Amino acid sequence: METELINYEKITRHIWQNLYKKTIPPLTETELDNIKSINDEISVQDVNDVYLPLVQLIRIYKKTMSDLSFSKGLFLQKIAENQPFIIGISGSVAVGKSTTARLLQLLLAQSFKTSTVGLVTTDGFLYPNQILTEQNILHRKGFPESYDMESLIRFLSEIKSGKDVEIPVYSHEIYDILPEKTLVKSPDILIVEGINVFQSTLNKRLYINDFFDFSIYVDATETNIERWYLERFKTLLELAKKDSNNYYHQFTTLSADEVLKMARDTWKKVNLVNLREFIEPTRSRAEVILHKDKRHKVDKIYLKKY
Ligand SMILES: Nc1ncnc2c1ncn2[C@@H]1O[C@H](COP(=O)(O)OP(=O)(O)O)[C@@H](O)[C@H]1O
Ligand SMILES: CC(C)(COP(=O)(O)O)[C@@H](O)C(=O)NCCC(=O)O
Repeated sequence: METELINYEKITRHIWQNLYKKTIPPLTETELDNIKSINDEISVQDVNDVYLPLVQLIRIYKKTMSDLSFSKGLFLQKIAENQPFIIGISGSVAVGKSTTARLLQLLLAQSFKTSTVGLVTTDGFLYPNQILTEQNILHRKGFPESYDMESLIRFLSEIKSGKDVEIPVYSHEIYDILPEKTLVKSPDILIVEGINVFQSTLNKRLYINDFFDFSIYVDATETNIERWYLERFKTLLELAKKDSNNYYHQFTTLSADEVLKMARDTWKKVNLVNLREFIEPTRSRAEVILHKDKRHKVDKIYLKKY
């Protein structure tokens, strides 16, 4: 880890939390309620100490991006079009990407009051189960070959040029791509979250990173991530009990031991392999690495120096 992160400034939580604190107004009751509605386990202390300074850092990157785009416009003698600021968030399955993304979306919307903040998850760019089955790679869902990366890059390119774009949606409940697409209205800020956001197309000609103005990797030990995966699996099964259309409904008659064995197996054979081979190796493409402890509290932050 340490040589891989040679170009990062390692910042302890204690130092990080004091970097920008004085300039940040405290959260209001309504803002706190909104955060709890994402996930009532999120620590308010973490929001104040870690995520609000992170929003301040993003503000610096956003200002730099618009200054550069203005200066490029002067050089080219062309009026610079307003490009959305795109943030990529990656990390293992079950590390907390979507929770971090939703929290950041809310905090950014509160901080940039006149801006719209969109959120897209890249699971919508998984090939539908029918195609995965035809290619005999259904068991490889989440691995690089299971995503239509060319489509994802086309989407990012259209969004960068200020267009509204329709994209497919993945449902964890159905375990497949839904028949209806969703419209992403051209936002001022877009968060793109997924295990594959720092990967390239299969022919390695295009990197999604090129579209990001800021990027975050959510990190934790494998043991902790596995525990969060198993806990989330149990919750999914609980929710599926009453819903016969839910993909997980078929497993709700299994005993607790059988369920645990199945979830452990999927973790070990699919998600852990994917983490080691394809997700973690992209960690050093992120501007910021947020490392969480066993209770999801951020204990270390790495910021890219150059
Ligand atoms: N900051 C957090 N505080 C408390 N629980 C969290 C936090 N982030 C994630 N979790 C929990 O960890 C599990 C995985 O999080 P999730 O955001 O669904 O992961 P991912 O999108 O990476 O698959 C979920 O059960 C979620 O409730
Ligand atoms: C659809 C996913 C690849 C996406 O990962 P996520 O964005 O939810 O972290 C993953 O949730 C998944 O379904 N993996 C396949 C193995 C499993 O059922 O966990």
